[in-house]
Amino acid sequence: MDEKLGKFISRLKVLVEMERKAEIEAMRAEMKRLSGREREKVGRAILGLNGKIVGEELGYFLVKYGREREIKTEISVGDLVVISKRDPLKSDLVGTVVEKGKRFITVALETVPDWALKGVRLDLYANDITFKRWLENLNNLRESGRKALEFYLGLREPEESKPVEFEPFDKNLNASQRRAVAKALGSHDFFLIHGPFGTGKTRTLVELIRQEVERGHKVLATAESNVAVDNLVERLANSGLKVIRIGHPSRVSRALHSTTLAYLITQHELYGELRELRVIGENLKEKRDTFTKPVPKYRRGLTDKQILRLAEKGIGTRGVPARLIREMAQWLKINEQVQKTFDDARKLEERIAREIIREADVVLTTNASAGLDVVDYGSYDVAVIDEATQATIPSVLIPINRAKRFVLAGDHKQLPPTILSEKAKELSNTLFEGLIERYPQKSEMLTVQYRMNECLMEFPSREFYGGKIQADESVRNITLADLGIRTPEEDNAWAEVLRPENVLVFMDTAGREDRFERQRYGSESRENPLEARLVKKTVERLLGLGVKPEWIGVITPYDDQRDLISSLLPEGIEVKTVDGYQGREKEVIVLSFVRSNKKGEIGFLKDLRRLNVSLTRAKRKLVLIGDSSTLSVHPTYKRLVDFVREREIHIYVGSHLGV
Ligand SMILES: Nc1ncnc2c1ncn2[C@@H]1O[C@H](COP(=O)(O)OP(=O)(O)OP(=O)(O)O)[C@@H](O)[C@H]1O
Repeated sequence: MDEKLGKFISRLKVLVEMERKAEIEAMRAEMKRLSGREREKVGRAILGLNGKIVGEELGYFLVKYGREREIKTEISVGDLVVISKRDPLKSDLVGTVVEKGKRFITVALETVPDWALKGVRLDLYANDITFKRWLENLNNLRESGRKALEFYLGLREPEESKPVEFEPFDKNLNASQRRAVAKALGSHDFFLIHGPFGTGKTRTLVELIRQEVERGHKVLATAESNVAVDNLVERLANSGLKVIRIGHPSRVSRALHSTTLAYLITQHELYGELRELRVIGENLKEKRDTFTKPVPKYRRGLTDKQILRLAEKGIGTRGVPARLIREMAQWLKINEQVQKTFDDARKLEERIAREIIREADVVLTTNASAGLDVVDYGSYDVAVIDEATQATIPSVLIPINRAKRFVLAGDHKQLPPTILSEKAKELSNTLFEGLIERYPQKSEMLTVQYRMNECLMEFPSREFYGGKIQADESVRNITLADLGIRTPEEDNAWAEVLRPENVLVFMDTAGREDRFERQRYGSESRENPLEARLVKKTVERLLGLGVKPEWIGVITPYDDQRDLISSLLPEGIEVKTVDGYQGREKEVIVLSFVRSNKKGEIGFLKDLRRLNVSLTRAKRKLVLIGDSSTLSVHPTYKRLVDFVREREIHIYVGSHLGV
């Protein structure tokens, strides 16, 4: 292997390890900061659980924890959890979630102390399984994975992507979408589909997948999140293709359960046989358990073999009576049958799974789960990867490693994957970005957006996409008026802010004495009370005009400002940081920039990808709230303020708005 490549892979492994540690650290810090109740509220703890041992598997005890009250949590199958009486930081009882239901959650534990079964809480520790799969894949890179990195590092020149003519299934594809598919089909190594906000990346990928299958190819299609995978599955469902979703059913959207491997196995002609084996196994287990299990206290150091031999002779030893020896020997004999039966069941299940995967046209799963052994039952001509700019290199390498060539879709002008560790920040550099910068000719940008009013698109298009994006006819002039919202009757500054035709509005706090940001004691984050009050007023006024709560989204870059705004708004209005809105849209967005200070510091607003995402979520109306005097220290923000001032509605808050 090339030395540079070897070094790079080692470096990736170090970074992954650092990030894994940082994630665990962050969890511990949160456990310190938040009470159990607060942690339960944000979905990372479950309180008041009682447990029962329900089985044993591969040396682990399965403990089913339950309670009366419904369990709502982000803790999912595969996650590591800490079990504790009260303080998770003082417990080292860690297990893996293997199943989750409405009122229960099952955890695999190596040991089960008595205290762990009554009145405990369960805390998310870290999603360790993801890191394990990244590392495992890096340690087992095949030719495809290595080649991808060689392209990335500039150690290998890619071939030209020559467009292939094709008859689209989707007659409505626009010209740039067709070009992207044509070139992806004509790529022997890789291709990049650059899809800015609302330009139909997923729709383009669906066409590409169908065309690949049409050409007799088998496709492995993945995305970073389960939601995006489900989205692809849903859109492929009616295409007549054999589509298989791999993933734990608890993480797959309910409507799509019939596409999961787990479900398809139950539909296979050999399933009856499989079920029968399992029933036999269970019955044998029951029979086995009527005999005495040879636990250390009874067997007194005797091996299985010795017990069986002694039983044959009908004698006891070391104070173990012959009757007990016979009992234990029975247990051992039946246990062997139990093991064999379950082993046969496993083999049969594998055979069925292999058959199903072999016959599939498209196998879909998340990047991380593409590392599962079942995925390897198939051999793939192409990996098609959505959300590629939200996935780290170790993550996208998993599907890439398992296919002959790959197509990535994403937008490097939006937010990269979140990396917690300061030292491992370079993990947020994506393969997509590295490749598109080195080989722009291996990409195609989608240029028609189907999301927003043209006024909202213009600035981001010019600033981040060379002015190349156009609004489709169907959205070019959309406003809240189409949804029945009327112009307010008053004639003042608020009317200007609210008027549906005024699609882009900047409420400028410059000049107000009380405009400045604040920092809470002990917090790195920021909040801005004046802006928070303006958000509240704006939202209330919008609701008053008949705008539905679910049409409105509030975005702010800072956690503390998000919390402050949430505390002021009625329930049902979504308030999130920028990261929480990636890939999503709302009819109206109210955006609070927060930063306002005499030093002209704008902190991480400088990451323009954050600005881009913030500006491109609204379909019909966008209200910006900020201090132009602080923001304008940065040329892009200055251009934004100037753009709104010249072309759209710019209002100095002053005393006009009564806030
Ligand atoms: N050629 C087209 N003609 C009509 N509508 C289209 C076309 N392409 C995409 N759309 C519509 O645009 C919207 C966004 O498409 P899609 O979900 O595929 O985009 P995306 O790029 O994956 O989304 P995002 O940009 O939010 O990540 C969808 O409602 C889709 O139906």
